[in-house]
Amino acid sequence: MGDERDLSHHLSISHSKSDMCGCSLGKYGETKTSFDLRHHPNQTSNEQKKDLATFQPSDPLFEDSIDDHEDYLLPTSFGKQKLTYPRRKVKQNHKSLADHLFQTKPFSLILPRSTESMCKRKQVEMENTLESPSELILRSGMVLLKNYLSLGKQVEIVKKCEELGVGPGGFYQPGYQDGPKLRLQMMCLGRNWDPQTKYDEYYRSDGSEAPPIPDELIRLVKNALQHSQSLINSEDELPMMSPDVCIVNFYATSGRLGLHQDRDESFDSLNRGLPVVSVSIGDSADFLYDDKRDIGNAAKILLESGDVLIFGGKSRHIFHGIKTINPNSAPLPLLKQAMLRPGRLNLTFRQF
Ligand SMILES: O=C(O)CCC(=O)C(=O)O
Ligand SMILES: [Fe+2]
Repeated sequence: MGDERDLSHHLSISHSKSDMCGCSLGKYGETKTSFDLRHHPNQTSNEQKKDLATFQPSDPLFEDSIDDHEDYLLPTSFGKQKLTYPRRKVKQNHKSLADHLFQTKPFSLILPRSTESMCKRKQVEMENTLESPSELILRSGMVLLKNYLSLGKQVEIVKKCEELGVGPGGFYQPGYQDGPKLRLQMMCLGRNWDPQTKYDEYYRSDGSEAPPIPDELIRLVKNALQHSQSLINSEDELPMMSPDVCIVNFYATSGRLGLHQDRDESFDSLNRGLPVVSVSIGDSADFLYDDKRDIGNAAKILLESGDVLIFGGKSRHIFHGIKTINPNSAPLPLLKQAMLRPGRLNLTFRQF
């Protein structure tokens, strides 16, 4: 990529050509940090040094991390709120920031009625209706169930995620304290996971616990797994699992997620290749995957609303990530019935 982007409004990152993510050690990858401080027109070099001192090493999840949509910047306002703003900014604007935080509403998946017009689409987009289900075996242990979820089921899931997402333990923008944030909103069900604390912290920094995974979602995951096992005619290639963690991500149309492995689950779970089951709703996304963390060679598939992707067995350790969210690609009936805001909802289920 070789481009420069502003990070947390202070720091510019340079990505080398060979390593698009330009980062990190840590759990998710093997490559070295290559963040560069570049001249920023509004900063003196002393200020730059100060920022570097408070900067946390990133990981590939933060690929191109940039907070370019202010409305998604603030965490939800439940319990004791821990400020995650760059220190300098908090000191300078203490009062106005505090005022702003108290006024902040939790992140909502649903468009407010006043913005309903944002859903209006051109006639041609009326063709974005749901298609019939089909299946693709992508490689050993990796299955894509196209259009697996009915429209009704998708609407139900959006509503359930909205209900949980605006409550305690709901959506927030994860990242490092005083450091970069992921380009998405996240909440965990069943058990907390966070890019900084992994599965170690039972309670989130705002004191909340992960809400339980709804039973109907657990059933859905097991059914999708059984369906996939019968398709490949093997329970060894794709073992069954019982989800006790669900990470719910919402990507605005500018959202993305760097190539990474899901490898914070227990040794036993990873060792047995217990699958990750991933559900996509809303705008479609270009999903990359590869055995190595090699953005140039990664395979690309389109994940559309209603698709279920499963990767377990020999594919459990694939590097994967979201390259782009395709704006205005969500099925119109879904938008009308669920009033989902522009972007993509993704749920990944795992057994810890
Ligand atoms: O959004 C997706 O499809 C992938 C999400 C993901 O990889 C994760 O949450 O670990
Ligand atoms: Fe992942």
